[in-house]
Amino acid sequence: MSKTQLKAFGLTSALEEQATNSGLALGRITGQNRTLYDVMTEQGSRQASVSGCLNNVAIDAQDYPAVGDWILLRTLGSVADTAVIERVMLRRSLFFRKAAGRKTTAQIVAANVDTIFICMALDANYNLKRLERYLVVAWDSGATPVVVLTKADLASNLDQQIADVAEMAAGDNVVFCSATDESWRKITDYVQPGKTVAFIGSSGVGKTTLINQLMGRNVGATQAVRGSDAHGRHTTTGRELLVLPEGGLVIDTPGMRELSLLNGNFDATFDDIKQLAQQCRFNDCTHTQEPGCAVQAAIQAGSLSEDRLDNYRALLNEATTNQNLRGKARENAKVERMFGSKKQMKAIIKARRKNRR
Ligand SMILES: Nc1nc2c(ncn2[C@@H]2O[C@H](COP(=O)(O)OP(=O)(O)OP(=O)(O)O)[C@@H](O)[C@H]2O)c(=O)[nH]1
Ligand SMILES: [Zn+2]
Repeated sequence: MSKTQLKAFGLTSALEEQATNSGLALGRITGQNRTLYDVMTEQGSRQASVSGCLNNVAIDAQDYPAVGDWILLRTLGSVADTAVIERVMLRRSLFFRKAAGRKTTAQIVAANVDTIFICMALDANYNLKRLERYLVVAWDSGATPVVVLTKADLASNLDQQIADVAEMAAGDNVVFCSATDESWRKITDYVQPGKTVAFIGSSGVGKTTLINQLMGRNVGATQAVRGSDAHGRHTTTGRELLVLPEGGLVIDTPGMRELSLLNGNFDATFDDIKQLAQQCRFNDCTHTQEPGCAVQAAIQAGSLSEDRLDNYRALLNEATTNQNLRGKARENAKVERMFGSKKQMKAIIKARRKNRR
């Protein structure tokens, strides 16, 4: 492994520049197993854990390295030793969601991705509302989404489904394919040396199958889907960054049961509603019953579906609510780190004021 070989992992001169004079080695995270990371460096692949310094400044999951991240690490004596990750480099893109359950923290799905393949199967998995949800997050990540409709061989109404997706994801790239014939090769149009693609989507939609096709061999186990509801069984457990034989990098992500929003790019995903809203009579129009509402007029005229507006509202509401909760949680975590607790912080501030007098 050398600097040139690290370029195959997407190393740019900008990253190299940031690393010079740090006295640390550059690397890219290729895998993660709890607190232990697989990192590709100039010296080859090594295992690394997070340093105490990074631990001290990290507030939640988003501040820790994730698969796809470029990091600076302190390498110890031999390659067999566990290296120490000192810093996470600025991310070019970040796909994250709200952690499952009641937590309001972020969970990183993949970092520094150029193209996100949003995979949706054309069997019972097919759901336009869910696709809108994925698009909102993907457009906010900084990567470019491509909608990949999988299992075309199982589609009940292929032409209609493709037309509906094309209408919903107007302007976005949409491909449909099947792993049972050569149509999967369409996705290779988006694969380039030094660039990273990530596969995301529900469990069982065929992400690993497509990656195996790209790799030309089996890299991950795939498992048959339960018949009745087309739900997969979560066969991909870890995240992995792989180098494709023809160049280019790919990140497999475990199938998601749900993609809860913390963030979203609504303008990019709902450009039609944004355009309409600009024509409403009132700037603060809520598009419910105001006179001169262009959004409601479009619904009356049949050029905008009520379902789409409803989903837009629901997603926006979810993102705003979770973002507020998360902001508060981060703020509390910061206070606890600095002062021990909110109570102690107040006591310290009070004491300082007293001293000043
Ligand atoms: N009919 C048909 N079956 C497919 C196609 N692609 C994948 N499958 C099957 O669907 C099942 C699930 O495929 P996987 O590739 O494991 O799905 P995944 O998205 O990686 O699933 P997770 O790892 O759980 O996220 C397997 O039995 C595959 O053989 C396709 O194009 N057509
Ligand atoms: Zn309006």
